[in-house]
Amino acid sequence: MTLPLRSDAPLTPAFIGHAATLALHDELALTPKPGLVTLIDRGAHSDMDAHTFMRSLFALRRYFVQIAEAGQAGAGFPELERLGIAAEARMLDATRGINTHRGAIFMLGLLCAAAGAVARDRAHAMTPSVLREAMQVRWGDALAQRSQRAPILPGGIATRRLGLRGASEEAAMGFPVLFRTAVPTLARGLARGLSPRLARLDTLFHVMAVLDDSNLAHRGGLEGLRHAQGVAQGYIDRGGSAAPGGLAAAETIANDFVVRRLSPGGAADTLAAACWVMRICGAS
Ligand SMILES: CC(C)(COP(=O)(O)OP(=O)(O)OC[C@H]1O[C@@H](n2cnc3c(N)ncnc32)[C@H](O[C@H]2O[C@H](COP(=O)(O)OP(=O)(O)OP(=O)(O)O)[C@@H](O)[C@H]2O)[C@@H]1O)[C@@H](O)C(=O)NCCC(=O)NCCS
Ligand SMILES: Nc1ncnc2[nH]cnc12
Repeated sequence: MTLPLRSDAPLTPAFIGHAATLALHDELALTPKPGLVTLIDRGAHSDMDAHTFMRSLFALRRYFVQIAEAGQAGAGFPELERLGIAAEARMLDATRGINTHRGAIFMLGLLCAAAGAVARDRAHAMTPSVLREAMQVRWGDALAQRSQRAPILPGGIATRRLGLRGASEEAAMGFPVLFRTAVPTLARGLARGLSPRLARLDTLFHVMAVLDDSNLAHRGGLEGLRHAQGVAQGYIDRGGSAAPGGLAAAETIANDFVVRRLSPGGAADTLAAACWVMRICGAS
């Protein structure tokens, strides 16, 4: 898929990194969202709200620029990982120990590094497929090796136990859900004239329907994950956000997720990453 290159976009590490912060804000500001924190509610979370996310975003804003700079400078995987681990520590410091953006630090961090590398080469326009290839060519082997390590966090442990594909495996495969589902859905929605809000909501549901989200697996087991995937597919089958009553149906689903304590944190990160791709490769 080819998206138009922004003619006015200065593809510097600063631009790439700031686009990541803005994309995370795009995701946070979207409402209604099933089980996830928004600017006006906590979803299924008792320990965090929009303030927690804003503090985390503030703490991470330099990281996304730094990792784009590292990609531009030709850094190897250990350097990216070092930056990611330091950013995680800053996030936990800013949120007093609450995990707001661990997945985004990993996923958007890698993508910013890939964008930095593409911008340096200047051989290609910045498109989703060029970005994906840049990531796989440079760090694919390291990501594949990394995905073999034993997980130590609850989400990763749950996905491994259930034989699912967690964040590490998605990365090792070049983020197929991001590039084959999220970006095309968001681009199509905007191209057919949906508002950014409705296009993002549809994208979130499309991602939820197919992603092995480790947060859902950790909190709700396989049953919770399959419930969320089925509900998301049903929403899409009924016409999504632009169907009559589409927003009201999304609110009903949001309430159901709160009752069940389900939160699709991995799908939220994938939506943010798709918003970032649109900001980098096309109109936001
Ligand atoms: C590689 C790591 C990211 C850890 O890997 P692990 O194997 O443990 O991976 P996962 O648990 O599968 O995923 C980690 C986070 O990624 C998001 N995510 C979940 N599923 C997927 C998926 N299928 N594909 C992509 N991304 C996915 C998710 O993050 C989001 O949810 C978090 C909020 O969750 P919350 O509900 O609060 O849950 P908990 O904190 O577990 O608490 P409870 O309240 O439920 O008890 C939030 O972080 C979102 O971002 C997964 O959590 C990694 O940790 C690592 O190695 N990091 C350092 C290296 C690095 O960052 N490098 C960067 C450049 S290389
Ligand atoms: N808005 C959100 N609420 C809860 N967890 C998340 N992980 C990423 N974005 C999130």
